[in-house]
Amino acid sequence: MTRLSVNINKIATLRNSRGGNNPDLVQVAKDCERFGAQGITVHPRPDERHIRYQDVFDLKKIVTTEFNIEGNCQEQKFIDLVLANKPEQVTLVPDVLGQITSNHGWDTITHQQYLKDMIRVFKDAGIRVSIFVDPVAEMVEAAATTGTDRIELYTEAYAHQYHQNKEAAIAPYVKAAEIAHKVGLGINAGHDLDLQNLKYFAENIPGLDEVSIGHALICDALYYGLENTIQMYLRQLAIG
Ligand SMILES: CC(=O)[C@@H](O)[C@H](O)COP(=O)(O)O
Ligand SMILES: NCC(=O)COP(=O)(O)O
Repeated sequence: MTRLSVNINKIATLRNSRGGNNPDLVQVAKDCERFGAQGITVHPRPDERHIRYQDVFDLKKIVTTEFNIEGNCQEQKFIDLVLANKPEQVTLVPDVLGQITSNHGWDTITHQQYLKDMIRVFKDAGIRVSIFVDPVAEMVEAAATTGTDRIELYTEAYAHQYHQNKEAAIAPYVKAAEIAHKVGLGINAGHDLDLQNLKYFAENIPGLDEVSIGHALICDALYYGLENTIQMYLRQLAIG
C-alpha cells in the first residue's frame, strides 16, 4: 500500500505570513497523523520561507508515523539539521538558491561520487535515503550505484501533461519504475500530485512506496477541511 506523507510546508507559509504561531505547525502535524497521514514531510530551505530549522526540532519530538526531511545537502546547515534529528527518511533535492520551488532532479551520472559520499553520511547515521530524480532511464540506472535506498520521482511533468494525455504523461514514469525495480531501488514520488491525477499515477506504478503531497492537499483543505481532505487522498491510494 502506498504511504501518504503530507508535506506541511504551506502551513508554515501561512503561519509565517503574520509572524505569530497560527496555524500551529506542531498541532497541524499531530492532527494530520490523527486524520490518517502515514508520514509528515518538510522541506526547510536556506531562506526559511516556510519551514524554519527550529520547526524540524519541534516536529521531530511529536511525529509518530514517518518523518521525511527534504532539502539540499549542498548546504552544511541542512546536513547538520538532518543528523541532529535523525528522521526516518531524508530526501536529497538539488535545489539552487532563489528557486520558487524544486524543479529538477539530480544528475546521478555527473554527481555520482558526490551523491555516494553524501548518501554514506546519512546512511551511517541510520537514516533511509531517497534522492529526487527526473523520470529519465539513465538517471534512474545511475541512482542505483549511489547507494541510495530509494528514488523520488519528480512528478511535475506528469501533473502538467495529465489532463491533455494521461497515457503519454505516465509513460516515462512506468519505464523509470521498471528500471528502479530491476536495480533494487524503492520508489517514492512527489510534486504537483493532486486529487485528480493521484489515482492514475498510483495505479500505474506498481510497488510505489510513498507519495509526498503538500501544495494541492493544503489548497484542497481550504474547501474540504483537513481531515476530509486527507481521507480523500488516502482513498485515491486505496487501489483495488
Ligand atoms: C521536492 C519537492 O518537489 C517538494 O517536496 C518541495 O518540498 C516543494 O517545496 P515548496 O513547498 O517550497 O514548493
Ligand atoms: N516531495 C514532494 C512534496 O513533498 C510535496 O510537493 P507538492 O505536493 O507541494 O508539490
